[in-house]
Amino acid sequence: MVPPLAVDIDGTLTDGAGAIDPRVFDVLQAWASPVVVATGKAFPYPVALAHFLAIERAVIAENGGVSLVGDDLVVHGDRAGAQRVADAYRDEGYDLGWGGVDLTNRWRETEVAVSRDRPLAPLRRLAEAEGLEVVDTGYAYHVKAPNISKGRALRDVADRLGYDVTDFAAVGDSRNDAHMFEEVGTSYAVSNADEHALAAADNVTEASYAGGFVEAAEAIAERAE
Ligand SMILES: O=C(O)COP(=O)(O)O
Ligand SMILES: [Mg+2]
Repeated sequence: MVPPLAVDIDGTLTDGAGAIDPRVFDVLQAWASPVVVATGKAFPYPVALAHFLAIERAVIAENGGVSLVGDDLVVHGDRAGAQRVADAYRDEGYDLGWGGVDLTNRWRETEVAVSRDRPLAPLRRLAEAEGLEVVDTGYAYHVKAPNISKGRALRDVADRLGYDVTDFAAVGDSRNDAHMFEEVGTSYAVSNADEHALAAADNVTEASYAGGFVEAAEAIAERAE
């Protein structure tokens, strides 16, 4: 039996332009054990992905801030501190960089994300003053509590699914996946991964982006035979 799988979205199921690569659909739908979609994106994104793949709902959103297994929703924190940081950042004359309709933060419950083309130094200073950290995923700067991570949430989700976290295999591409890689039994960084994910992963694929995910999934399935 294949192990349960935790998979990142951006940079792992997508191509270099950010589109979901259709090759991943068959792999995720055919996976014979639970699949946990674990992302830095706000909660509706992985829920929608699971919905339109018609796979069981097991998701981690907001870098571990929110998780859902079936009908069991857990919010592992709140947004108040990150919102104060965002407000202070705006007061200093910066905007979050998402344009007029901020869909990046609209449904975000436990953190605030800032566009990577915005100044990082004042954001870090304001976050530190709130006891928060700024995590650069390569897709956004996330202002979040340091004790929240995809790894910690996966421990919780694994338990709710009736597994130990070490039963899982995980595939990802960036520093927000590194804690998850440390928790699971087997981890794969896709070849486009950042230095943090590469250093934390047990294995690195030859292919990049979704091609790397497909390669990792095949390797995980082969090892389970
Ligand atoms: O939201 C981000 O910044 C990155 O999202 P990801 O965790 O799915 O790669
Ligand atoms: Mg990613």
